[in-house]
Amino acid sequence: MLQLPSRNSVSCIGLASYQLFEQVAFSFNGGKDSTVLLHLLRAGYYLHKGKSECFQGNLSDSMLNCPIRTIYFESPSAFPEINSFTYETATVYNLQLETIRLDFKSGLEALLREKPTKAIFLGTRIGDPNAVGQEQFSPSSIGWPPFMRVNPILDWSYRDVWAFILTCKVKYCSLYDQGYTSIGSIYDTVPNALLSIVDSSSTTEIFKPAYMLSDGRSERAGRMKKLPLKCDTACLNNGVTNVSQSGSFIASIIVVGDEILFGTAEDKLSAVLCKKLNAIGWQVTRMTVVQNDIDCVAAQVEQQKSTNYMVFLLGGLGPMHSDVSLAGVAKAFGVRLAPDEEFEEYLRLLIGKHCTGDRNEMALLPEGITELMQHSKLPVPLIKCQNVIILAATNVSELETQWDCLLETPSHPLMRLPPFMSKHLGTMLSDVETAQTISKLCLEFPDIYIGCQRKSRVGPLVITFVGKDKTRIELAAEKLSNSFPAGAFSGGDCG
Ligand SMILES: Cc1cc2nc3c(=O)[nH]c(=O)nc-3n(C[C@H](O)[C@H](O)[C@H](O)COP(=O)(O)O)c2cc1C
Ligand SMILES: Nc1ncnc2c1ncn2[C@@H]1O[C@H](COP(=O)(O)OP(=O)(O)OP(=O)(O)O)[C@@H](O)[C@H]1O
Ligand SMILES: [Mg+2]
Repeated sequence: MLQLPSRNSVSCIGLASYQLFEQVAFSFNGGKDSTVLLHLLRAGYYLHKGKSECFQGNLSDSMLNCPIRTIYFESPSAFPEINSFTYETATVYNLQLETIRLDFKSGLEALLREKPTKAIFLGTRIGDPNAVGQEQFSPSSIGWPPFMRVNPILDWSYRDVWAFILTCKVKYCSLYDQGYTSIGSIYDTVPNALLSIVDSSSTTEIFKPAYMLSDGRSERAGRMKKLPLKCDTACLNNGVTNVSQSGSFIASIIVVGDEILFGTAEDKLSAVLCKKLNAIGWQVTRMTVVQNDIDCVAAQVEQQKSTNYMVFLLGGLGPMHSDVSLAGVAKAFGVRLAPDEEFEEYLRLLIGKHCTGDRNEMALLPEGITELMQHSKLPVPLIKCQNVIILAATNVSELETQWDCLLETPSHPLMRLPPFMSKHLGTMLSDVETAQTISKLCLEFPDIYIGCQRKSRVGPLVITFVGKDKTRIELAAEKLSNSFPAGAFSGGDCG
């Protein structure tokens, strides 16, 4: 008898569906995972409703039917085989199919406007990129219409899926017999090369069926990666998105921490990081503090990674990197978190038998985009995911060590440029007296940042000059001093 991977799959279905049958929907796309889910839903429906109908004599019908609301997002780039399998299956099992021809988010918004929908069943499994951070019951993400995502087969493996399909002898989409192991669109999916049969006599390439794939970790090998980053080395010099007008590389800092947002902890690290970046000539364009939440991190990383040359992520890492930051980065890049053997080895050496949790779980890193940057002074390597660097520092001294190591690693991802320098002048003149002259100075020195700041209402006004050319900074400061009576300004050297 077939062993279901988890009793949870069944209870998950029971819990979510049959009390609220009208307000739940099943998201079906003809893929293997949603095919498994369809038959679990049918079984659940039969157990809860069918039995009473059986007594009325219509056993065969009740066993076939599953009149659950079913949503299918049909796209022009779907494989014709997927489309036809979806429609045929809906007819065979009497599914109440609602075809939506919009993107997922807009489609769901329209759906929820039209019909109250509290929960949607999905065939998401833990290795899927979009499963990052999800549980069997996961509310939809922030920014999405509100419903509960129900993932009964979240913990099923690739092997479990095929064992179920083959043992129960249920029909599946024909593409899986042609070597496809996971199906996206016609533009980004090909048969899995690991199933290719070498046959010199044949001119066309032949593939074994999907269930022959021995290592489920390669399930998505036929799926091409999402579009590459806008911000990679190819656009290093385009000067539009990731290099500032003054020719500096631009970076942004994302701090993850509920404590900072509640005001119970202070963020000291990003100020230090700004100074470090300025000292190697980089300009920081934005510092953002986000909640300790995978979707919040993902949204911010997604936004920042394409408009900055480098993004630094601070905080949000639990003991040994197992927290939301890495999951957020994985989600932002549309990849899954996968065990990393090299990282696992570092953790093993570091914590050895003191580890109480699952070390493998701690060694989950964003798949295919992660570079480990090792340095002899670091107990575990720094993690870089394309142009996102995750700094695991918890205090200033750790940050300083990590920064020094980062600059010394062989792949040195941070190019050193002429540093930024600054000069400060103090005056007891009022803002009104100085404003016009400073505005004119800003126009005359577009390469120098000139800003004013007061520590208190009655204290001196401090004018700051920041730039990369010492002579220009001194000239701007001198011009300001010379515009007022001698002795009106006092200040230190440029440094
Ligand atoms: C019914 C349904 C609900 C979804 N809810 C969310 C959501 O709450 N948050 C989210 O980021 N994506 C959501 N998505 C999008 C999926 O995470 C994912 O992008 C989609 O299934 C495409 O996966 P693929 O890129 O592997 O083909 C939803 C998709 C569907 C069909
Ligand atoms: N176009 C779609 N319409 C309706 N539901 C969808 C659609 N795309 C994805 N889903 C939902 O998301 C789940 C996960 O998608 P995913 O592509 O990982 O699995 P699958 O399509 O069932 O199988 P495979 O991994 O072989 O492609 C699906 O099982 C389904 O519930
Ligand atoms: Mg699919």
